Amino acid sequence: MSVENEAMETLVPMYMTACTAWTKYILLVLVLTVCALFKLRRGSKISKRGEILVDRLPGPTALPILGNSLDLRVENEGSLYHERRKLLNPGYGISLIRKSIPNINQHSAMLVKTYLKFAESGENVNTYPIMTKAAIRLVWDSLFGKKIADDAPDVSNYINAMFTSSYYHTNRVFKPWLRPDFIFNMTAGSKLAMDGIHFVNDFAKRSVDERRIYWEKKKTFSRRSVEDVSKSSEESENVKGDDWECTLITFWNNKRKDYFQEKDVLCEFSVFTIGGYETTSIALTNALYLLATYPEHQKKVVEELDSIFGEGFDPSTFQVTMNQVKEMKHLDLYDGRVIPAGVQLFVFMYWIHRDPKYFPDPEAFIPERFSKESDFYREKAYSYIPFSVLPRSCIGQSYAMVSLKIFLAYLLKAYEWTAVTPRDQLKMSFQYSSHPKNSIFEAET
Ligand code: HEM
Repeated sequence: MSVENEAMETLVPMYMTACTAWTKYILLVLVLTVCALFKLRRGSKISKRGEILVDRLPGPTALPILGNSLDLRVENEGSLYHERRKLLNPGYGISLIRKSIPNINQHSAMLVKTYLKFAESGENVNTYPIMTKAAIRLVWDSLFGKKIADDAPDVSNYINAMFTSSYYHTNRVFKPWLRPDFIFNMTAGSKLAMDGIHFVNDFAKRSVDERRIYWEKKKTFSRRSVEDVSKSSEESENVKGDDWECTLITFWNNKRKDYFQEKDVLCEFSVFTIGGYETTSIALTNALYLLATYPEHQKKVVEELDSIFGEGFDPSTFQVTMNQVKEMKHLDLYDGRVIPAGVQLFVFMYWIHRDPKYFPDPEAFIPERFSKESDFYREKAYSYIPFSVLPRSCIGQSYAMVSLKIFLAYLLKAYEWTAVTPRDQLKMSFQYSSHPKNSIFEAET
């Protein structure tokens, strides 16, 4: 006899003695429905092995039937999302990276130039705002062919709009009384957040229209199918110029209008922009901050860079190739985790990455624990998931790693970095991502 049936047999007689015939009937139906739903929920989506794996995963207790749905209200976008992701995936592998290398080099060189005035004057510098601008310009340029000057108002307006809306939305998580929409909508923060979202949406519309007009003039995108683009990306490393605006070509491809309608194109423009720049600039700032705080590690990385590129740094000739990126072992990260199908999880990365069970002395900067030779890498690698895992994980993961390594190679070859803010005074702002607030540095030539 199954556990559910046993439960039913003991429950039903207990309640029946006190009830009228009519309520007995309702109760019986209710109990049977609950049991059937409980069995259905456990049985239909997840295998027995899956259930065991789920139970081992850390996280809030799931209620029978409701699971964690009261904690999270996640909309199921269904197969449309998967179909779109399938179409986009081929454009975000090694082909995009190879074609983006000159772009990433160019943006890294511009970043080095931005820091020169601080290095020459000895003035301290708060790096995060600078990294944010560099990262957003790289994403627009590489993924959408949109070149935009560092001091163009759109750059800082976009970053401010995102910062403001992310700030006020995340604020609701910490202030439960703001969670009901009718209360939040009455606050000044709600208006500022909406203004930010409108700016981001208007910007997507302007940018996509601008590229559409450009492509319509060239008349090339309409002749190429998604399959052609993916094939040519895999076969050739030499697809030059705007031909490799994979994301937008995929969006606009005539055969795929069913998957990418106007609103979807605009939405993906924003998802790629936000997913690409915030994360990259935060990772870049934090990596540089840790290297600047621990000079012995900075020295190790610079020694490795010297062994790859030779000593010294000449900005007019310095260029990083894909093979050289692979040689930069000290600047590598690792990720990965297996979760059974059919499960909805809220992954709180900040705490997972600070769990002493997996990261002894979690606040200590020990980059060696991520090396392939370490015990951590062999035994506990699934506790480190900065790019998330499974189909909904970061599509730009490889691209991000390459761009981070090239940015850092330039910055570390060009300057010696010293952190001015001590670690115990470092502040973070928890928003969609956790932003560094006061990572102040000194850069020396
Ligand atoms: C260090 C840099 C980066 C980190 C740590 C990072 C991390 C992540 C994570 C954790 C997710 C999953 C979010 C979720 O659970 O829904 C994600 C999704 C995503 N990322 Fe990244 N990301 C980085 C860089 C990039 C870059 C450079 C791009 C653009 C090429 C990008 C594009 C995206 C997109 C489009 C998604 C949504 C994927 C989907 O829902 O199918 N990311 N990223």
